[in-house]
Amino acid sequence: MSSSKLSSSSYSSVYRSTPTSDNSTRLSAYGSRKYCRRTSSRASERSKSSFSSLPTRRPKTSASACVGGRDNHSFVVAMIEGRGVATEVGMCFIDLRTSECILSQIADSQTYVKTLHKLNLYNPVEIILSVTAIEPSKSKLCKILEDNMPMASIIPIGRKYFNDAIEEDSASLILGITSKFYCLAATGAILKYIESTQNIFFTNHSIKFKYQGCEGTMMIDCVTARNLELISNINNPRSNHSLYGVLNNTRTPMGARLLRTNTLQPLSDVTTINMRLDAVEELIRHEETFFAIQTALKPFQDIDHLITALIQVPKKPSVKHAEQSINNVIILKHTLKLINLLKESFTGVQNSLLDAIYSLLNDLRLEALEERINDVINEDITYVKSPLALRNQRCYAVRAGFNGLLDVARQTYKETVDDLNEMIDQYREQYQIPIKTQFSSTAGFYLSINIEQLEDKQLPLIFINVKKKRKTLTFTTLEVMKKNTKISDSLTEVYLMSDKTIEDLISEIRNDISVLYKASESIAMLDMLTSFAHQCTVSNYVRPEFTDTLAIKAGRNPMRESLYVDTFVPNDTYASSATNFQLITGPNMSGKSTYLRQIALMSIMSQIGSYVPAEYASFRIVDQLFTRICNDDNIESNASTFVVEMRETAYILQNVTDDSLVIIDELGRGTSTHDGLGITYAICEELLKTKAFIFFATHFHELTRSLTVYPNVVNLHLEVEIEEEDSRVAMKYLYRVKDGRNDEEHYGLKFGQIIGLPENVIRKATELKELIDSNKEKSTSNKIIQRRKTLLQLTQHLLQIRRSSNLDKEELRKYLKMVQEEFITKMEALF
Ligand SMILES: Nc1ncnc2c1ncn2[C@@H]1O[C@H](COP(=O)(O)OP(=O)(O)OP(=O)(O)O)[C@@H](O)[C@H]1O
Repeated sequence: MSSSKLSSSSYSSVYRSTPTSDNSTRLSAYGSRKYCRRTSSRASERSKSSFSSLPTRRPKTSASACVGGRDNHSFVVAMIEGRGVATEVGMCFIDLRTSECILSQIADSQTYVKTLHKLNLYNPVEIILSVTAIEPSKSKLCKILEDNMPMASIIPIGRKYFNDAIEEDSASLILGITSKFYCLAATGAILKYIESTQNIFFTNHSIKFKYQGCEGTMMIDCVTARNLELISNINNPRSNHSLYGVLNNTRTPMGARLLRTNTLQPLSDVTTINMRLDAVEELIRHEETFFAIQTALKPFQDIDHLITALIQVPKKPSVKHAEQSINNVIILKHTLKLINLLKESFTGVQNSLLDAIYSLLNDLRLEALEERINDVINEDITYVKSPLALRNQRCYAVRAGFNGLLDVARQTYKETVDDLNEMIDQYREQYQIPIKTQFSSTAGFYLSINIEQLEDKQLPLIFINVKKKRKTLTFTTLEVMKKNTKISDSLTEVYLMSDKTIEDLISEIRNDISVLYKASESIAMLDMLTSFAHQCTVSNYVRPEFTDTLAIKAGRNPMRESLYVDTFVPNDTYASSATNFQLITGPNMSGKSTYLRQIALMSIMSQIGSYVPAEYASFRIVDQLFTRICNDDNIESNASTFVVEMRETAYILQNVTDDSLVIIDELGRGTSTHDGLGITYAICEELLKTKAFIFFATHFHELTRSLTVYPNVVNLHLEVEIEEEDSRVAMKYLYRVKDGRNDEEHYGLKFGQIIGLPENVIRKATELKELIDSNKEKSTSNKIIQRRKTLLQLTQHLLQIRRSSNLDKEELRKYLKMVQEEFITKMEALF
């Protein structure tokens, strides 16, 4: 963003520079703070040069029409979607009257339901899209926008304006969304668009930015997703030891994608969550149906991928595209057959969500689609994995009779393949070696032999391009190569002649593409629910409830449990609005982090619709999940531990709500102990103003005493047993969460002894600790003496006042006030 900096705290001031009805029409409600009027011609020069590629097409309702409040709709939005099959849409809405920017990034389904819902909330007059979403062919998103947002004008602008260049000192609010590339890219584009077309200039630190997740979902910022290892493992990105990895028992790519999206964006609507849980329960109860569905799901190809391929129209026809189109139709035919088999597996289940899935799969339009495909494609054609078999399927896909020349080309193909096989038989006979025929989609036919079968004989010279692959020799002959070329030529003819018929069929399929989207979404949902049911049966999970309290009996950390099945120690958790702040202490390695993460992970699981690892679990719906967990290896941010800590905490304090869940695993470590303690205490007090459930692990034992003045603070600790014999110390970790604070506060020294720090170091450390303790005591007793003195002084003052009868009422009042203020200041300094 060239002239705009993202700022969470400052407000906008947006001014027109070119004369309009009012030269200085202020667009912002917050503009009085600071503003900038661009009077020079630089503004228009810059916008001209940077937007030379903007379209000249005028919108139906220009943004300028609503500027100044002449129209109720004052929103303009820029949108961009991610590449690939997974649908990730980034949006930035700007309210032209207040200059408030609302950023949103949504992981959506193929029908863009959530994106449309968001758009309907703001009802923008203009939708800015990248020109690549419109030309050469309209993207799925563009078509859906045209159909569903008829009142909005779609404005294409160059793809290059969608970039996420954010200046370095971006505020803490941005911390949570730095990896949300698409919404930041949309922000960059919309600001440049408005600057250029409206000739409006946004000053630095002047726009109010707000990030809004998707309605009806729990907001999880990217730092939290990373800290909790929701999708990938921090230490080993290749390992699938993450929450997603643990829960993923899906059988289809669509199911896996849906699970991934849900893990990052769980639901917050209890009715929908309960519907999912009912379905999972039904699947667990009907084991046979569950296994039948799981088996029926396995052979599905990626339907979303298929749909994307089906709706793409090539710029120019080509053999490659013709070949791919036949493939797509074969896969679609196969998919429709699999959907029928899947429907048959729905026996005996009675559940509203499963019924809804069934009826989407039972759509008559799917049957009609199948019939239409069968009119064109041979009945026995099906999808096969082997490249040679699939090539044959493609060749014979279109029924005979559509094109007379097609049958001739197929005959040529068949004869050439037969000739080639005959020729290879002759090689075997002539050279008396057991040659095998091989095929690869790139090289075509070639030959091979196991080296041992050559029996020390030399390979005859007719065989060329000899390569050795372990114990096998691969080779070919000139004749084989010639035949390959001939086969390839006849196949090209077959593909081109099939193309017209296939393209006609595909354009008919496109008319009913929505039914395929829905089928794909239902299969994804069914797959995810079956995956939850599977996980539940193999891991002994329980169905969660949703109430006002967080109550977990014998909860386990789903990720740790998967590694330490037998040894994991379960723990209870209880939090309500009367005990919403829980301080957790315990020595290093006692299990604090594991316990904190367990609470967050189980909350996420419950809101996806999964069962949870516990004996009983009740959750309060979480609208936002925040974590502050130490990751000393935060190299990316290039910031010190303390800076990262403070930035993350500021983000939490700015965004926490009464329904949030906050997990803080140590704070105030990156600075001096006193500063750290002070800051941590102040942060705790700030958090205590909310009703959010807060779980706070700390090594500052002072907090366990000072914060107990708040009735809603609960102290918990992780139990350990210390055995001391002679000079040997042993610590036994029990991993049990107990009420209250722990009596032993100097675990650090004990820990040092256990892990073998030299004896003299331990001795010195103990001496120093005792010295600091005694100094502390001294300064405490000094303060007590001082406080007494101040009290005595106050008594003397008051006695003096009583004795002096010459003061009038007003003078007495003033004097008393002065004494009072002085007393308060002195006493405050002594606490
Ligand atoms: N409930 C449990 N049951 C069994 N093992 C556990 C349990 N909780 C933790 N552990 C084990 O203890 C190890 C340390 O746990 P964790 O990192 O949570 O401790 P910690 O108190 O946060 O440590 P530190 O204060 O040093 O960060 C884990 O790697 C795990 O193997």
